[in-house]
Amino acid sequence: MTSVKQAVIAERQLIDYLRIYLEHETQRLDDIKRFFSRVTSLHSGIYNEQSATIANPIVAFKLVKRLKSEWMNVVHSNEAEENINALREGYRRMEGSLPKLEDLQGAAQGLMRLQDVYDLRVEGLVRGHFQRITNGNAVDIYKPLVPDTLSGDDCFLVGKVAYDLEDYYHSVQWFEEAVRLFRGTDWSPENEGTLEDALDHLAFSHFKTGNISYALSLSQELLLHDPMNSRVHFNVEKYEKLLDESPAVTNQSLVLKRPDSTYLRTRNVYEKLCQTKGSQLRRSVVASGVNQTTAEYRISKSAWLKDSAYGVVGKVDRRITMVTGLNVQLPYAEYLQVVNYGIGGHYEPHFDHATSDSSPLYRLKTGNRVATFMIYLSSVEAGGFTAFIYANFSVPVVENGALFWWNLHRNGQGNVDTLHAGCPVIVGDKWVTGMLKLYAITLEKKC
Ligand SMILES: O=C(O)CCC(=O)C(=O)O
Ligand SMILES: [Fe+2]
Repeated sequence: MTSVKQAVIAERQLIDYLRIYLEHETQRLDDIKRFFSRVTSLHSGIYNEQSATIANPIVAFKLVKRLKSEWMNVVHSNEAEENINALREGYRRMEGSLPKLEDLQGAAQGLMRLQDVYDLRVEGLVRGHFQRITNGNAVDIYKPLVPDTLSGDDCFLVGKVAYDLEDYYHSVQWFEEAVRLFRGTDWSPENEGTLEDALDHLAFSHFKTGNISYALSLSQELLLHDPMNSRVHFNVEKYEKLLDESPAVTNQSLVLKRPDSTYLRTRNVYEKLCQTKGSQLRRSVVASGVNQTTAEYRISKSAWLKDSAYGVVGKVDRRITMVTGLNVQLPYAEYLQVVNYGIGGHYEPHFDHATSDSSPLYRLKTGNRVATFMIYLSSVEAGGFTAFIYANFSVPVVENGALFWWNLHRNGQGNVDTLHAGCPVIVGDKWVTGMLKLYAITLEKKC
């Protein structure tokens, strides 16, 4: 969300550049229009009359001057180029603070994650509604005060992110909407895709999921728009041949399955728990061997807060000690971590403690994580619950609320009931701190 706020500021600056560009371009075109009207009126006026008029040396001089000099100045003017270059230069200066491709892909995947975890309908999302079908009725799980809708091109882009990941389950649904919306709208200069692109990608996604007859009819529709496209002609022939060989694959009602997830076993409970109510940071990393890497199962940004850096951190530490009776200073506990979740930001089911002897955690020689203390620094409008999968309950994100749990049994064994997750945030800015993981040496010391 911090990056989203920065993006809003960046876009305001771009709006200023575009305003200046439009003013200059309007001025330029107005000047050209004046020249155009002047010359046009001459031709419907004096040149239409007797040749005597042309014989007037002033008229003749002006005609020659226009053709030798004025037209050349208009046609070869650099002004359009100077205007667009100024706009591009402004954009280039901003580029460092604009979202990257990774952010765009992440935001699209965030939407798809919300779609999956909260079982939202793409048609609803397109209209700006966060709806789920329950017993045949569309139920709002969140109702924005000011709904924002998605265009055909927006859907095309989400579909394209899924498509590039070979996730045809999602690409089919999003391209379907893109095609429907593109059919009713004109092309705009800001668009990434066209109706033809969407038909092409949708057809191929259906082909990949085995729905050959639908892939064929979409490709045939595409040929009506782009009759010379030899690749599509080739595909049509291929699909027809496939259908001739085995007509059984004509089935239009194939049920698409969601792509496998690492946490399939616990996914249903996780999603059910997330759905219960429905109401200088860096991308968070997870331990992976020796290195810290980013991972799809943890989407947030985080930073470590050192006691020495901020007095308030010391106060929070002291309060946690007062509540839990545990020493939370280094080396007994790790630094406070502050985490911010963005669009669809989440942390899939996991244990805070190490579950294998080879865990990178043990390299720190501090022992396993005994307990976790977590404080919500903000409330969110919808989603973002902390869900305890096996213990079968979830906790809403309420500002200043805190959670404390023991990760290990008294004998040092991990407690499986602590399997937990941060559900995707539907709407809001989720800030959490704490994640204060107390190490086993805390207890050893106490003993
Ligand atoms: O954000 C949440 O609700 C859970 C975060 C968490 O489990 C963690 O950071 O270990
Ligand atoms: Fe956790």
